[in-house]
Amino acid sequence: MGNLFKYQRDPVALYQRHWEHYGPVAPSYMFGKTTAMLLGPDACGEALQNRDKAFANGPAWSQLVGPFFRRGLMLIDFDDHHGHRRIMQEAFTPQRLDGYTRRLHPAVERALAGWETGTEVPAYWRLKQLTLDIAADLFMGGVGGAGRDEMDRINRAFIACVQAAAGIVRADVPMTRWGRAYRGRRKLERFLRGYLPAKRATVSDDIFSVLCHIETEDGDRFSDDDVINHMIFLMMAAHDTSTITTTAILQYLGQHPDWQERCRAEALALGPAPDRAGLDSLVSVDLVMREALRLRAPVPVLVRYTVKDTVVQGVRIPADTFCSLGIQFTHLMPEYWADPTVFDPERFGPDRREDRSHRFAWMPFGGGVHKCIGMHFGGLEVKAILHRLLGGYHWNVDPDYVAPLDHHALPFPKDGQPITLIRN
Ligand code: HEM
Repeated sequence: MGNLFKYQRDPVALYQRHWEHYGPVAPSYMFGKTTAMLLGPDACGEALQNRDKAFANGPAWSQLVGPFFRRGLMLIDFDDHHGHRRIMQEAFTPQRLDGYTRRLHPAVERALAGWETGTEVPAYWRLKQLTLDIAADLFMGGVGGAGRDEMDRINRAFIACVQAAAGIVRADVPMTRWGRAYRGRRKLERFLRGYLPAKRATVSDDIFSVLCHIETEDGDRFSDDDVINHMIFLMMAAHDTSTITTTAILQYLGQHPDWQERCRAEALALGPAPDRAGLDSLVSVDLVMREALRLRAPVPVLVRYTVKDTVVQGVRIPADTFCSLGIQFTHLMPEYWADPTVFDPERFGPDRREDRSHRFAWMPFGGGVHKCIGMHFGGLEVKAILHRLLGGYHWNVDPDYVAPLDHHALPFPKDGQPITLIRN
C-alpha cells in the first residue's frame, strides 16, 4: 500500500514531509509502484498546462474511480476530450446560467423547508441531500415519480461510486468498496436511462435535456451513451464538491460571527430570489467562499498519468508514471499565503490578493484544458444556498471545533459536522 494509509491519515502532513525532503517533484510509493508527487504551484502548474501533452487524465483517474465514472469529461483526453468539452460548453453559457439560477431558488427553498431548527443536525449530510435534490431538479428537471426513498438510494449509489477511490480490492467483489460502487453505477444507469426517451422527445431547460439536444455549429451531438456517462459524472461532480464547500463555509461563518453578520447584511439587501448578477454581487460571501475553497479544497489532490517521458521543474519523470498534484498542500504554503491555516477572507480582497502571488497558488478548480467546467454554476449554487440560509437563520460553531476529516475519497467531516440553526 506504500503511502496510501499515511495519505488517508493526514495528506498535507505526508506532502509536507516529501516537500521538505525532495522539493517540488517527489517520488512516492503507492500500490506497489513508484509515483510522482508534484508539490507547489510551479510543479502543479506545469502539469496542468501540459505543454508537451505528456500528462493524461483518463489513465490516472481511471485507476481510482474509472469503471464508475467512465467516459465522464474529466476521464477523457486530448482530441476526444476537446470534442466533448466543446459540446458540453453549450450547457454552461451565460444565458443557460441565468436559467439555472432562476430554477435554483425554488429548488433551494423546497430542499431547505424540511430542515429542523433549534436542534443539532449533521450539516454535511443535510447539505449532501440538499445538493442532490437541487441536482435532480436542475439537472433532470425533477425526477417525476421518484420519491424520497428512491432519491436516498440514488444518493447512496453516488456515495458508493465516489468512495471507490479508496478501495483496496479493485474488482466487482460483494461487500467491498468496488463491489458497492459497481452496484451503484448500475443503479444510476438504470435510473437515468429510464428518463432518456422522454428527454430526447421534448426540450426543457434542465441539463439532462440540454445534453440531449445541444449541437455545435458543426452539428456534433452526444450519443445516448455519452449523455448517460456525462450525466453521471456531472451530477457527482456538482453535488459532492458544492456540499463540501458549503459545509466548510457553515463552519467558518459559525466560528466567525462578524463575517456571518457581514454576509447576512449583503444577503438581506438582495431580496428573496436574486438573479445571477445579484448572487455575483455578494462580495463578502464570495471572499468567504474563496477562503473556504483554499482551506478545504473539495478536490485536494488531482491525478495525472504520463503518456511519455517529460520533465517537471528540471526533474525527469518517465512515461507510465502515476502523478498526484498537491492542490491542498499548495493552498497552505507559507511561501504564498500569510498565516496559511488562519481563516482570513480579506486575503482575497482587492488590497491584498494573495491568490495572485502565483498563477497556480489557488487552484480549487484545477487549471488548463480540464479546468472545472461547472465552476461558475458551482459558485452560483453555493451562493444561492447561503443567501437563503443567511436570510432565514443564524448559527454558532465552537471556535475550537476542528472538522475530523475523512480522506478516503473527497474530504468530508466524519461527525457530519453538527450544527444548530436558529430562525432569525
Ligand atoms: C465548488 C465546486 C467545485 C469544485 C471545487 C470543483 C473542482 C473541480 C476540479 C479540481 C476539476 C479538475 C479535475 C482535473 O483537472 O482532473 C473539475 C473538473 C470538472 N468539474 Fe468541477 N468542481 C466544482 C463544481 C462543479 C460543478 C457544479 C459541476 C457541474 C455542474 C462540475 C463539473 C466538472 C466537470 C464536468 C469537470 C471535468 C472538466 C474537464 O475535464 O474538462 N464541477 N472540478
